[in-house]
Amino acid sequence: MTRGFYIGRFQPYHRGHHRVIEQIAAEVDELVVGIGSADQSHTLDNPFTAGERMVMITKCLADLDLVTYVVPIEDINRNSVWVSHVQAMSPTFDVAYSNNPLVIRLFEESNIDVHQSPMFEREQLEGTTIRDRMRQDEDWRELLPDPVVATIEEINGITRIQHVADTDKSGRADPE
Ligand SMILES: Nc1ncnc2c1ncn2[C@@H]1O[C@H](COP(=O)(O)OP(=O)(O)OP(=O)(O)O)[C@@H](O)[C@H]1O
Ligand SMILES: NC(=O)c1ccc[n+]([C@@H]2O[C@H](COP(=O)(O)O)[C@@H](O)[C@H]2O)c1
Repeated sequence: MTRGFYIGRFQPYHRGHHRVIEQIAAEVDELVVGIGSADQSHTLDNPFTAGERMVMITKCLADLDLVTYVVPIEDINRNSVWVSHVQAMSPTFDVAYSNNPLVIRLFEESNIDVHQSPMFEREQLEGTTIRDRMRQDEDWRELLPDPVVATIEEINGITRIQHVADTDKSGRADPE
């Protein structure tokens, strides 16, 4: 039995992430999806809460033939002990999946095998680009799996992003 661990911020979970997980599903029996920066929300870079991201991801994974666990992982202020922190929060795993250079380094220094994945349609399947489109009222739905679109609509996510964008810029809440 092989269990993998895929970490990301998933702000939001998009079609690129889903293609990565579909590929991972061919390599492992079980997968832990770590929701990184779980303590962050309501900012331009991290608009969605850990709970909202759990809903998005859990609904997208429901149709896959794969046992999955979605685990929120808060940031901590010491990179040197981050892998231990992850291990304390997650079911044990045999291989980690990430393209993030710091994450790869930290896992490899702890002797954990890391696999990288190809980037799919990166010119548009990128969280930063998708959040920019949401902020500017441009098309974003086609870049996300349907359950993610539904979750964002349920929580009025676009209004939130546009509001925090104003707040982030001015450094204070919009007085209106
Ligand atoms: N289009 C994609 N194809 C394959 N892997 C991706 C794609 N987008 C992101 N990833 C990978 O998924 C993991 C989690 O990514 P993350 O949640 O940071 O998304 P992101 O699209 O890079 O968002 P942001 O722009 O907010 O950093 C990272 O290892 C990242 O390299
Ligand atoms: N010291 C820490 O808390 C630490 C170190 C490395 C990665 N992380 C987190 O792991 C996640 C990595 O995901 P991304 O590849 O999406 O950036 C992020 O949420 C990042 O904050 C945290």
